[in-house]
Amino acid sequence: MARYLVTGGAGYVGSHTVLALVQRGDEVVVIDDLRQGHRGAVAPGAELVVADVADRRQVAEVFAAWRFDAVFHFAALSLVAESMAQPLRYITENLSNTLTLAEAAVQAGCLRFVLSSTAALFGYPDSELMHEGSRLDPVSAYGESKLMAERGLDWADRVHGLRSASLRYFNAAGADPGGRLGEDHNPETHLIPLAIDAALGLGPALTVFGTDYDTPDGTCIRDYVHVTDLVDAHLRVLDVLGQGRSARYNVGNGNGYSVRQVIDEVSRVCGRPVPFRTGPRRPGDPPVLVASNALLREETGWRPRHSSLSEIVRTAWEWRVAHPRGYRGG
Ligand SMILES: NC(=O)c1ccc[n+]([C@@H]2O[C@H](COP(=O)([O-])OP(=O)(O)OC[C@H]3O[C@@H](n4cnc5c(N)ncnc54)[C@H](O)[C@@H]3O)[C@@H](O)[C@H]2O)c1
Ligand SMILES: O=c1ccn([C@@H]2O[C@H](COP(=O)(O)OP(=O)(O)O[C@H]3O[C@H](CO)[C@H](O)[C@H](O)[C@H]3O)[C@@H](O)[C@H]2O)c(=O)[nH]1
Repeated sequence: MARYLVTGGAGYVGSHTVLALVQRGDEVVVIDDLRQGHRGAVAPGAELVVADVADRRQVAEVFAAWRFDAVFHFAALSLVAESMAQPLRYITENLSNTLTLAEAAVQAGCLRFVLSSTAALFGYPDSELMHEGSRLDPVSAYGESKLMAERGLDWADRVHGLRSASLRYFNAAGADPGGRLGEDHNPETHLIPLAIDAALGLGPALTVFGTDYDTPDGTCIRDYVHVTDLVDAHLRVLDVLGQGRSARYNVGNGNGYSVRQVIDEVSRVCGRPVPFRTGPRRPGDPPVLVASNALLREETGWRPRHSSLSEIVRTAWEWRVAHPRGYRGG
């Protein structure tokens, strides 16, 4: 049995990861200040420490109280649009919290670290699929903050031997197929849950951000990856870290869907139209982000098991129908 520290484990991707770890019999300690997360999203059996990752004293106390085999660092500011209004806050907070945590891990002798990184560090695509070696040129402060965090971890590897895996998620979506967990942000900004809420009448009509991109239907194209497949990538990279090396992997399906295609799929799966209007572009949005996942497949054996957009939407829809008030509704 292993023991893991999971920051942001009460949030969307973090809570799905905690559940998977607990289910396979691992011990989990979560640090989350619940600014976005939910107590009810933390799987029974995991220990929740309500604290800010920026609080060095509390982080040190956690490392003193438990010995960890690895750290999963999900806690971050993560909204592209917000980062364009508050770039300095995003860069400061995401970089310094990653380094605070990495430093505490090194001091405690825990030399395995998994970072939630992002496709947003690529910026405008220089090829059809983004490879790990594609040009890094973020067009949002959020992407820049994660790129800096990755670079900080490189130095922790070189100098302190902290092995890290930076997982560059494309667009996390969907919900636990067992119906136990889902996506519940306040405010919600992600396309699929907003389209579902619009269809259900739980939220306003969707606004499509930009219809004049250089894409076949003029709307942005993204690679939506099921949250359960993302979790699987986290578990697999532990083996890479165990081999004593650091790595960076893209985590996406390798298929791109436009905003209009997502709206159509949500309407189809839900059996209801998605009310929407068109609006201007959202600052910080590249037109196309689609992953090459070849490296992750090759080096870890990862395969997406829920890769169809209809399954991604269906699991998100089922959770929302069962939890129209999110975790507040129990
Ligand atoms: N959701 C996506 O599509 C996506 C894509 C790429 C990368 N990511 C990255 O994955 C990670 C998780 O994303 P998510 O969608 O699950 O986000 P989320 O907001 O649902 O979860 C983040 C959790 O971290 C907690 N948190 C934030 N700052 C904290 C702090 N300083 N101290 C303690 N707790 C803190 C929040 O309360 C929340 O529970 C983030 O690092 C994000 O940048 C997400
Ligand atoms: O109301 C909305 C919301 C979104 N969109 C569009 O839908 C697409 C997806 O937007 P999301 O907000 O769902 O996701 P992002 O692509 O902005 O960002 C997500 O994926 C990124 C990497 O691709 C980051 O890592 C980020 O953390 C994560 O939220 C974008 O083209 C966006 O412009 C709309 O048209 N209307």
